[in-house]
Amino acid sequence: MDLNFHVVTVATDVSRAGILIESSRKFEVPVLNLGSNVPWRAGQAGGLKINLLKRFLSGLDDANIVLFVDGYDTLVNAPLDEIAERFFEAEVDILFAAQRQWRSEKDLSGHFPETKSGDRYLNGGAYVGLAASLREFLSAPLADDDDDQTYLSEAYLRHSQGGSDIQVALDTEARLFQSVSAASSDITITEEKQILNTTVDRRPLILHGGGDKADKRRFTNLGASLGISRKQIQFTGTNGAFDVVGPEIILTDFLDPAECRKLIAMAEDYGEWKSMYGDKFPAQELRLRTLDINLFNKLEVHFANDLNKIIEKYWWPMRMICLRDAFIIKYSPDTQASLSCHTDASMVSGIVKLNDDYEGGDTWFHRQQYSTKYAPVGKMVLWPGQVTHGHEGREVTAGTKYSLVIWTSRTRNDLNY
Ligand SMILES: O=C(O)CCC(=O)C(=O)O
Ligand SMILES: [Fe+2]
Repeated sequence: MDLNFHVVTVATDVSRAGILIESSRKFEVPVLNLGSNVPWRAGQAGGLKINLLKRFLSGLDDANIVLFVDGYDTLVNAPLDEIAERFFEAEVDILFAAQRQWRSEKDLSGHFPETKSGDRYLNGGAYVGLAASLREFLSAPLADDDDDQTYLSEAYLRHSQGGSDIQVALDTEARLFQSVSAASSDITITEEKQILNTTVDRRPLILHGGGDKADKRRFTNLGASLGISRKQIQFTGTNGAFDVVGPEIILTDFLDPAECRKLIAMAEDYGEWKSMYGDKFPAQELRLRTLDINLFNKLEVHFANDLNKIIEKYWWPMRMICLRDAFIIKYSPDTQASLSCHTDASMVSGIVKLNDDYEGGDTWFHRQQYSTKYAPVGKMVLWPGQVTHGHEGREVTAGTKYSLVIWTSRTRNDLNY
């Protein structure tokens, strides 16, 4: 395509950009990640996104067109030429997605008139414009930790209320962009897998989630209806290989570190951590079948075809083990920091460190004097669960620990614990 049409995003943690990546692959839309290898400081807000975009724009000829989309909650549902066409039809220099709720701290909401669709505010997660216009529009300085939504809304009001020859508009008619909120009942997916806004009778091509957890989940569900989801986690085959690392404790391959990061991102996007131990601990667990039933089903197959072979080999002649449950546990000093010593209601249990950038937090088997401290991220430690291998999750003193735990049973569907 010789349109000089660039699609850019900022995903400093690319493992969270699965939906954008899958959708752009489906429609062969090349997306440039301006956030590759850019460290993200905690507390940093959207200002960094704009500063990276400004740097990118400074190297472009005026005639280029740039579409910016947020990295973690946007999807495209058409090829690039159709997207470009919708922008040209709007006959403006810059077109922003519109949204229904005002979400910035600084209240500028009174400056935005009501619209037919109900979406009236600027949405900073998706916009497209001519390079020269965008450069001018974004000329005011901002800090990496400034709020991008406020910055863009202020610039929009300046430019739309006269005194500028740049034509800026909000896409309140869902010509190209549709923002998703859990409450917006007017967005549906047609049989032809198009996004339909029934209030304005338009078929926008780019969907942006954003907002709170419920909005994000709605976005994920709409994506799934379009046949677009994060590429599923791949489990690593063991080829029957394992190491004995302690008394009746073995270690084997399970997940790549990149897949571990993807799983953490999925769990954090889902965001609902509950207790499975009654009221003894604050809510810090997420069952895999709740997070993604298909992923749990896939793990069940991987367990039966692969992990179970190792278990039956090492603990011969024990037989007939089934995966019973799998969950992700999150620990941090200010929520649940540890798990006290216990045995599991599980024939053979497994634990996988999904990350190791925290302090403390090893799993300690007191009778075997074995610690998971040196188990690499993504490997699975397996042990007999019910009698001999009491263990505890030691206190996490800094950072956040994520582990994946699997429990097994003698019979399928033995879910009583
Ligand atoms: O996360 C840990 O360190 C231990 C988890 C555990 O033992 C369990 O969930 O049964
Ligand atoms: Fe346990």
